[in-house]
Parts: sequence; structure tokens; C-alpha cells
Amino acid sequence: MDSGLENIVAAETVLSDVDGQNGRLVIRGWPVELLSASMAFEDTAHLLWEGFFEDLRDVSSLGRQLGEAREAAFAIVSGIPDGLDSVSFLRAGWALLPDDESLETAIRLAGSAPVLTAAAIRRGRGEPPIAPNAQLSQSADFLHMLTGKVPHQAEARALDAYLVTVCDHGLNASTFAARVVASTRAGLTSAAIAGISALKGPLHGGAPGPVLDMLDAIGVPENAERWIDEALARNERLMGFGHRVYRVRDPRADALKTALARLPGTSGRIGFAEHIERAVLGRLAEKYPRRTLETNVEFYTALLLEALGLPREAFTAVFACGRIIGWTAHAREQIGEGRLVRPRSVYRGPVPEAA
Ligand SMILES: CC(=O)SCCNC(=O)CCNC(=O)[C@H](O)C(C)(C)COP(=O)(O)OP(=O)(O)OC[C@H]1O[C@@H](n2cnc3c(N)ncnc32)[C@H](O)[C@@H]1OP(=O)(O)O
Ligand SMILES: O=C([O-])CC(=O)C(=O)O
Repeated sequence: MDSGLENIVAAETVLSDVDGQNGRLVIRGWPVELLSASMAFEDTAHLLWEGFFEDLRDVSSLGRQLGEAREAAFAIVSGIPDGLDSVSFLRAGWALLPDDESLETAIRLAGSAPVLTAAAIRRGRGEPPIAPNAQLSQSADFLHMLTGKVPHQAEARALDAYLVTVCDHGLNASTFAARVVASTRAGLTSAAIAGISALKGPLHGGAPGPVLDMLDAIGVPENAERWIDEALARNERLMGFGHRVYRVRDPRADALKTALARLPGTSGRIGFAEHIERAVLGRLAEKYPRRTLETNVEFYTALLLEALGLPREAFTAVFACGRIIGWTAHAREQIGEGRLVRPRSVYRGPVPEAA
């Protein structure tokens, strides 16, 4: 048995390679830094889905189809009950989509994600949803559906950088969950709902909201060491640090920091975050001298999404808006090449007495 399946290889994939020793992430042959700096969401969806759907056409057709899917998804919004957090809102919306293995369903899942997330944020503020504009790119439309204004190009570019950076990451917990469900042939919608349900936890995609809570609680640089020592003394985990695979800094941290630095007015916040980051890494190194705990993707995710005006409560749903293309690609890969996933367990309970 291997606790947490840490050293178990459970799939072969052509989608992404996480090199935890050297801090490198390759997505379909591209280093993540290059994807993050140059690709739009639509390009990346095409890159991940290529070869998995026979009817996938060129990038501009896919962009059009995503726009149509956003428009179709707007009709779902009014049927979703009040009082849901944004992950539950997104999951409830997805549950109303067809559940099959087609490209159309993958596009509907990806296109609906920002519509549902933006509507959930606005519902939480007591504001009516804003209808999508299919002429905009997926990232520009996401920000437009939040505010009613077409965003500056720099903002849409920064959101693209985020969604692209988090699109896929080997056999992480949510992708594994999606592949397990896909292996039963339940459909892409069920796989996506499994994925988002696993993503929601604070040890996985739920970490960036608490990163901002930590920065708020520390407040000023002089408080950092004392606050960190007290948290570690309570055996709390510091969000945005540590990783199951990376033994060095997560390469996505700097890809996202670069995207953040390109947004005007962020240098002061970056300076404060860097101070906290240094203090956390110093204290973690003292507490765990034999285990390298480094900055992961979630630390600068929190700062980038904050700079784009997204509320921390919605960060996990925004993560799902990027990861959905990875989940659906992995689900198709599992269906095409894998078998039903069914590991074994060792029984440790009572045994019946011999007759
Ligand atoms: C998109 C993503 O999912 S990225 C990850 C996002 N999650 C977070 O940022 C949450 C904080 N980090 C963590 O909880 C962990 O580092 C995880 C869940 C990411 C990885 O977990 P594991 O691989 O099981 O942890 P690992 O085996 O490295 O832990 C070793 C020790 O370091 C401690 N540790 C690990 N991360 C942290 C942390 N961020 N803060 C404090 N202590 C930590 C563990 O408690 C453990 O201590 P112990 O031996 O006294 O029990
Ligand atoms: O790979 C992991 O375990 C978690 C992670 O960073 C991701 O899913 O992006």
C-alpha cells in the first residue's frame, strides 16, 4: 500500500508532464511559461483536445462554438437556486447539461463555466446576471459578465494567462477523480462534476482564497514572522505552500507572478506578498529541514485573481474554468486508452469466527 498513492503510476498521458525534481511543467510539448505568456484560452482548449475528438475543427471555429455555448448557458442561470457558493452554483449548472462523451458536451462544459461563475458572483452580491457577448474572447467575456464592461486588453490577457497556466497538471486529485468517473463510461459531465468536487477542498483548488485571508491576517510585514510561528505552532498548513510532486518551486508561481506584474498598479501588493513568501519559506525550512516545502501555484493565483477584481470566495470556481479543458481531455484519454479504474484494498476489520 502507498498512502495517498504517492508513488503509484495510474495512467499514461500525452497531455502534461510534471517534473517535480526540476520544477518543470510541460503541456503537450510546451513549457508552461511559454503557454502562459502567449496562448489564449481558446488556443489551449484546442491544443488539449486535439486528437481526442474527431470533429474538432480549427481554433477559430472552436472560439465561435465556445461563444455559442456561453450564450446557450445563460438560459440555465435563472433555474439555479439562491444561497449556493460559487462551486456549488457551477456544479448545479453543469448537472443540467447533457452527459455524454461528445465534443459538443466538452464545449458546453467549458463555455458554460465562466457564465455560471460570473452569475454566481453577481448573485452573491444581489446583482442580476449579465448576458454573455459571443463576439468577445472567453476571457474578455468572463470579465465582461462580471462588470458589464468590456475589459482592457491587459486584463483579458492576464485572465488568459491564469486559465492557461492551470489548464492541466498530470494526475492531480481532481483529474484522477475525473478519470475514475470517465472510466465507468458515465459521461464527460459526470467526470467534470467529480473533478470540481475534488478541486473544492482546501488542500487542492480551495487554497487561494485562504492565501488572501493569511495576507489580511498578517496585515503588515512586521507581523509576518510572529503570525507564521503561531500558525505553525497550531500545526496549521500555510496555504499556497507545499506540493505532493514539486520538490522545488512550482514553475507556475513565477508564470503567474509575471502575468500579475504586467497589470498596472500591482507592484506594492507584489512587494508585500514577496516579503510574506520569504518569511513563510524560511520558517517552513526550519520546521521541516528534510522536506522541501516551496511556493505552489496557489500563492500567486490569489494575487492575480484579486488584481482582476474576482472575489476570493469564487477563486476555486475560476480555477475550474481553466481546468475543465484538462479534465475533459483526460476523460477522453481514459475512455480511449484506459480501462475501468478499480484498485484493491487490504481488509483490516474483524474476521468471522471459524465455525
Ligand atoms: C492546485 C493545488 O492543488 S496546489 C496545492 C494547494 N494546497 C495548498 O497550498 C495547501 C497547503 N499545502 C498542503 O497542505 C500540502 O503541502 C499538500 C496537500 C499540497 C501536499 O501534501 P502532502 O504531499 O501530503 O504533504 P507532505 O507529505 O509534503 O507534508 C510533509 C509535512 O509537511 C507539512 N506541510 C506540508 N505542507 C505544509 C504547509 N503548506 N504548511 C505547513 N506544513 C505543511 C505536513 O503537515 C507534513 O507534516 P508532518 O510530517 O508533521 O505531518
Ligand atoms: O498536481 C497536484 O497535485 C496539484 C496541482 O498543483 C494542480 O492540480 O494543479
